[in-house]
Amino acid sequence: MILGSTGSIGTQAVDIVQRNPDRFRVVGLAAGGGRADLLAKQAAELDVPLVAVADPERAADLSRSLAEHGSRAAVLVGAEGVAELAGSPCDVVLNGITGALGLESTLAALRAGTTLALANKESLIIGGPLVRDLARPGQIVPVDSEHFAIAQCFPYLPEGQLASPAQGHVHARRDEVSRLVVTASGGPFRGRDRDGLAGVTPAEALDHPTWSMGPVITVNSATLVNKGLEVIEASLLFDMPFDRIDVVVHPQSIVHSMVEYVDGSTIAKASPPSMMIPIAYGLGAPDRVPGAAPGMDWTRAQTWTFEPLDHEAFPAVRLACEVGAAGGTAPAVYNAANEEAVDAFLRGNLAFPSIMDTVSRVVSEHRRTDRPGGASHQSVGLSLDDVYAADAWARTRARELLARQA
Ligand SMILES: NC(=O)C1=CN([C@@H]2O[C@H](COP(=O)(O)OP(=O)(O)OC[C@H]3O[C@@H](n4cnc5c(N)ncnc54)[C@H](OP(=O)(O)O)[C@@H]3O)[C@@H](O)[C@H]2O)C=CC1
Ligand SMILES: CC(=O)[C@@H](O)[C@H](O)COP(=O)(O)O
Ligand SMILES: [Mn+2]
Repeated sequence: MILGSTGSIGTQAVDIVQRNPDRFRVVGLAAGGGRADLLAKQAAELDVPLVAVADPERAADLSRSLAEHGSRAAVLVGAEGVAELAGSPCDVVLNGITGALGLESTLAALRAGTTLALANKESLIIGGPLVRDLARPGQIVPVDSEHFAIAQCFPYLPEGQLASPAQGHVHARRDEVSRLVVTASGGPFRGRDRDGLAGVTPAEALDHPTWSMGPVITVNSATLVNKGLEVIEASLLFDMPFDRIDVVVHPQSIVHSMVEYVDGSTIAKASPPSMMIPIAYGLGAPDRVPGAAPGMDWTRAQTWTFEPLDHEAFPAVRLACEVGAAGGTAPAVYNAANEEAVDAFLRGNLAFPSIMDTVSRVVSEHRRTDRPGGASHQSVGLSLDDVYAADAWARTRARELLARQA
């Protein structure tokens, strides 16, 4: 199954499948509905029996387009339809939906016992302990480039770790790992101070220096919220406390993350910045897909640089570590407030620095309220309803704050 098949992750996944017809067969596609014709074209080309569209208002358009493209795929409709598709029998579900809306599908795939190739980091972050309780060790294959990289450098699979180790290697000595080092490109505004961020436009924020991605994650890269989310994601996937996860800025995006060991060794994973590699691995794990993307050209002189993150100009990572360590519904609040603020920024209704101001304010107000959930990664007293209630509260509060600034 490919969920979010019309997006950046989804279209690359379709491309990998089309280049490897003997290796992969797609049995279901899902998307929001905004690009119904593309979804129908994919369904026809891949001869997919089942398609889901989240927006019920786009269902009629989708059915018409399917007929025009000669596809006889059955159509599931609404958020329930997407989750039903995600829970249907298959070998692998690739979750390439964007945002918190991906949670139901992540849970449905895990409940069905299916291997989950996870690009939709938000579902893991907001569902945190609930996802951890549901997933068996190794059931999740990380597709996010940093977590895919860590899995390549971290061949351990103890209880409590969700991410599948690369190539099925399993080693007993997990206590040999001292730290995870997550790399960040620094985004298009690397090197600017807070004043230098005041007037930046959506077009500038969408101009990522090294990756071509969907709009939300691209803005999140510019604010470093993406890196904040990724630190929480790393902590959940690899069962690592926040004080043993570092972020380092690496503008070339060639070293995709690293694992440091107790003897002073650091193992890094390098490749040109292409999501084709982690997506192909997510679809084919534990096998690698030959020719997924061109590798490094080691005949060419090149320089890789690493620099510390400026936490004053980009406070997103520090705040993410706080909400991640607090656990419970705090990560859902951070994410929901950010999704609302990014939407306002992209519509031209919010200044760029106000994205993080809004997230910080909503998170701090949430801290003053009672919330279920114990320490980081524990699901004590936390239910899915709590997560959705926190998500809804944070969106409402963020919208109130945003309306004052419009
Ligand atoms: N792009 C990248 O390189 C990377 C992305 N990721 C993560 O992967 C996820 C997807 O990102 P990206 O591909 O960039 O995003 P895009 O915005 O490019 O694509 C999002 C996809 O999700 C679909 N969608 C939206 N709402 C729903 C819904 N309710 N149900 C089903 N499908 C829905 C969209 O459909 P429609 O076309 O109808 O809108 C579209 O197919 C995000 O979580 C992101 O953080 C992680 C690492 C790298
Ligand atoms: C490709 C990928 O995994 C993105 O999440 C990427 O990491 C974004 O780049 P930043 O390092 O700028 O956030
Ligand atoms: Mn990433």
